[in-house]
Amino acid sequence: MVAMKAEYDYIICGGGTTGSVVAARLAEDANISVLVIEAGEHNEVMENTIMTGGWSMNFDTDADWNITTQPNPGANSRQIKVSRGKFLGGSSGCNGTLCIRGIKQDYDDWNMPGWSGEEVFSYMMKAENFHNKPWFNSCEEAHGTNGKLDVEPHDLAPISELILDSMIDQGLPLHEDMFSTGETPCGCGHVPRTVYKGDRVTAANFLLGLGSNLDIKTNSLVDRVLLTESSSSLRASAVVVLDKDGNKSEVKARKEIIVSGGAYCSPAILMRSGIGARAELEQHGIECKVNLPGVGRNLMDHLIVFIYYETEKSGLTNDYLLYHGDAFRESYRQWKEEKRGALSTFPFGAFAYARLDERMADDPIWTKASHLEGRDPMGLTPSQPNIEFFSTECYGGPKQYADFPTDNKHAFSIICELFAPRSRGTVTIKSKDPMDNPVVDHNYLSDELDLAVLAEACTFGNEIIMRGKGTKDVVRGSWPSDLIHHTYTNREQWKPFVRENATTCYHPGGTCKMGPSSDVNSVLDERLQVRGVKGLRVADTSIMPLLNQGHTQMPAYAIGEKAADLIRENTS
Ligand SMILES: Cc1cc2nc3c(=O)[nH]c(=O)nc-3n(C[C@H](O)[C@H](O)[C@H](O)COP(=O)(O)OP(=O)(O)OC[C@H]3O[C@@H](n4cnc5c(N)ncnc54)[C@H](O)[C@@H]3O)c2cc1C
Repeated sequence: MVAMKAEYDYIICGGGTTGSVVAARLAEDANISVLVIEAGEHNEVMENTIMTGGWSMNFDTDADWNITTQPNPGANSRQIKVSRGKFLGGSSGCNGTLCIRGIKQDYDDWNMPGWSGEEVFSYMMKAENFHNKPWFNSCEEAHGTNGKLDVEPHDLAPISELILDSMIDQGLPLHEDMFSTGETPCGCGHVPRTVYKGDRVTAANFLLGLGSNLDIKTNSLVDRVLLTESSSSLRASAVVVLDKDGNKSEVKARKEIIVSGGAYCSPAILMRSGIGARAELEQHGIECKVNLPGVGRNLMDHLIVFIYYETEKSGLTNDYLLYHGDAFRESYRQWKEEKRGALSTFPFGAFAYARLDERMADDPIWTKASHLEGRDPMGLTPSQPNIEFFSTECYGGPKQYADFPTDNKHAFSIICELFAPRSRGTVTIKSKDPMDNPVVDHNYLSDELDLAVLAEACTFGNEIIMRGKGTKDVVRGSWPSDLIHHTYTNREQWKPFVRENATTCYHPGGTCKMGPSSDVNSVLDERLQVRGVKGLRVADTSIMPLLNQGHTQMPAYAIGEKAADLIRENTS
């Protein structure tokens, strides 16, 4: 256990994906002292954060924040478990390892100086150390090779090769490395992974091999940031920390405090510190130091729908390596002793982006919706995809999917993901007690366009599998086999399925968004500085004014790299 010193130059609150990058980059200068405070364990003692296939075994344990949403009226009032990694490396240690950066236009749309698509992509490349494989036709200039994040392509299971064939056959042409280039809104391809030599790569790897100027304090919860008044301005001066045994202490920051608790916990830390909507803070007996109504607002996420199928053909999916007989034990041995096998990778296979302009043209919800010039009703330009498809190479997903194909059966899925959701939710606090989890109200599917577009995505996805030339002859029917969704052919049939089954893609963002000073709901300026406070920034996916049309770990790494540069600029 690291003993904290009384004072550091920089204190990072949360040692997750972005926080680890910020800390590591700052600590490269041996003259600067840095403290990382992480609520969870050190990841080196947690096998399921390193064995990629062990991802979901972290859930419902102390390694998970165990947050469940408020009831979502748009999703049949279901409460959805929205897991987050609670250990060093944060959600990078339990995520799907997919590097899907989004489209450059997504970041241009943030409209914040210094955060254009070109600039954010250059920071993703800075983080990356890409290791190619002979079969993959990568776009070399899209990849970085000097960063700390080892990334490699994923070898497909046979079912994924067939799904790629079906995607191409159904009008989504192959652009092998399109998820790294950020320029193709329609097509299919391969997705590089944060996996290397059989192990998951996490943000905690950034913290390895640094000097004694970096202290990492795990099992310690950031209660709040102390703000002191000096010459009529507020400055973030110290952090109140609660250790595992319930002892509180204060640690001072000479230069800056960076809040990196993720999209659910960062707004909660700000609120406990007296930064947020005045009425809301006062309701919890917290003195409002800075009235920033945007803290905890603008909560977004990508919703996904798993559509499972059964195939009778053995050897196409990886179920036989996991669920049949004693197979799991052998796969575990292979990973443990040889760093290979089904548990050494994440079982997602083929990927595609699509636009839905033509498919939605018959829906008045789409055609009558207001939209800006050059944008569709979801706010996207023609250069951005409306949806993503990806496939699982075996049965599996979040823990609610428990119909495992034991008994020599085989299942796979196509997953449909909604981009640019219009529904917005909130993060609030239950009390000022840091032991209380934030209250997360995603308000999923509250907008009828979100439901319609996601239902159309399912219609299209099912066509890919049922009509596409690679898969049409290998599907036995829906999985579990008493279901009939493989027969659905239109949006109206899919809508009830979406309401009942849509779930999180684990991409929350936007709850401490950057924005211009004219936007009363912006929490941060473009340098990630909290409005109205000196020496305090937020750096994680909560800063995103809009989600990307992609997955959120690569922006989280980019935000870390850029935050470190911004902080260093202030001190140089
Ligand atoms: C199951 C799952 C699958 C995903 N799959 C993918 C994928 O395949 N590809 C992709 O691109 N993205 C994926 N994501 C999303 C991606 O991993 C996240 O967007 C990204 O890791 C978020 O980074 P962050 O720094 O914002 O937050 P986190 O990485 O969650 O870091 C926050 C850190 O702060 C700590 N913390 C919070 N509050 C406190 C406090 N009060 N005191 C001390 N510490 C605190 C937390 O314990 C955590 O370590 C997935 C996420 C999950 C959970």
